[in-house]
Amino acid sequence: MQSVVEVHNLTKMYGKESAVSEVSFTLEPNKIYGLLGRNGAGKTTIMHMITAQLFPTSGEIRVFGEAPYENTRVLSQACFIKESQKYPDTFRIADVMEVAEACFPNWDKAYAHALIKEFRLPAKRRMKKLSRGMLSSVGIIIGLASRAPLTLFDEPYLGLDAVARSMFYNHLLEDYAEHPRTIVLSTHLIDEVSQLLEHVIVINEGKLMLNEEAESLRGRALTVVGPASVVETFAAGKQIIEREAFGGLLKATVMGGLNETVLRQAKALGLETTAVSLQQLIVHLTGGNSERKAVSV
Ligand SMILES: Nc1ncnc2c1ncn2[C@@H]1O[C@H](COP(=O)(O)OP(=O)(O)OP(=O)(O)O)[C@@H](O)[C@H]1O
Repeated sequence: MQSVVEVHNLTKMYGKESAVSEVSFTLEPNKIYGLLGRNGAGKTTIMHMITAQLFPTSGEIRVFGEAPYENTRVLSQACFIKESQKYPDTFRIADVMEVAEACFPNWDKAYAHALIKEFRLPAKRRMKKLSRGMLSSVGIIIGLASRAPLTLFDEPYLGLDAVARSMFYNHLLEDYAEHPRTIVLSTHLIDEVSQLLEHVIVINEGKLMLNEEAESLRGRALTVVGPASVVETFAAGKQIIEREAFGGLLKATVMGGLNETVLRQAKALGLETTAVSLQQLIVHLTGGNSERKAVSV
């Protein structure tokens, strides 16, 4: 099946500073991706380039097999929801929905109306009078109802309360099950979305750091706690990405090859083990101290 997005050696320079540096990855059809990384890592810049809102300095981008620039065939299939979306001053929610309907061939009007009700949005209120959370809800509704084969959400829920965020996740999963498409979620709330993600791409300081199935990442690291000498025995030859000593005890998070054998080894040594969440893992990997930097991913 043809890839939805292919980027190859994608680079964006701002003067002498590189925001994105030689990044290559592929997005497949009908998958939910997490595009993750710390502030300023380059995620938004990458999404702007994929959706033809920014030219790369060098490198190649193919979206549905074609260059996206001034390509309405491609761009009508892509919906990019960003946190800082601007709307004309006179627009009401209903006007925004009308424009979205005209832009996206798969637009589901009935679904958009149902979501407006569920998110309790005042359809006739002007956009400039909406609260921060309401503006985010409008973006989320457009992203969902567009049913675009490539939908990108860039930190879409500024100001949204936990109830509304949970509504968003539930709708995303339900609607994705009925209408599979490629979804990219860029967020710092990794724990909240980790169960939604099928594949994870981590960008760190403009470079691709990790490009892996979420399932395989979930088994990538383990935290063990026990007497320091026993933990050292267990961790020998393994990559330690974090260690914390307290009293005679040591807590160590180790990477790589976690399987039944490793778990049995920890158990036989009497060590307490806990799984490392996707968020913890990514915090470790992008955290920046010398031990973490040594980790190869
Ligand atoms: N127009 C611009 N001019 C100069 N530098 C820019 C411009 N836009 C972005 N940058 C820089 O490019 C880098 C990447 O920014 P980008 O917005 O892509 O990061 P991000 O990963 O989306 O961050 P966040 O999670 O904070 O949204 C940052 O160092 C940022 O300061």
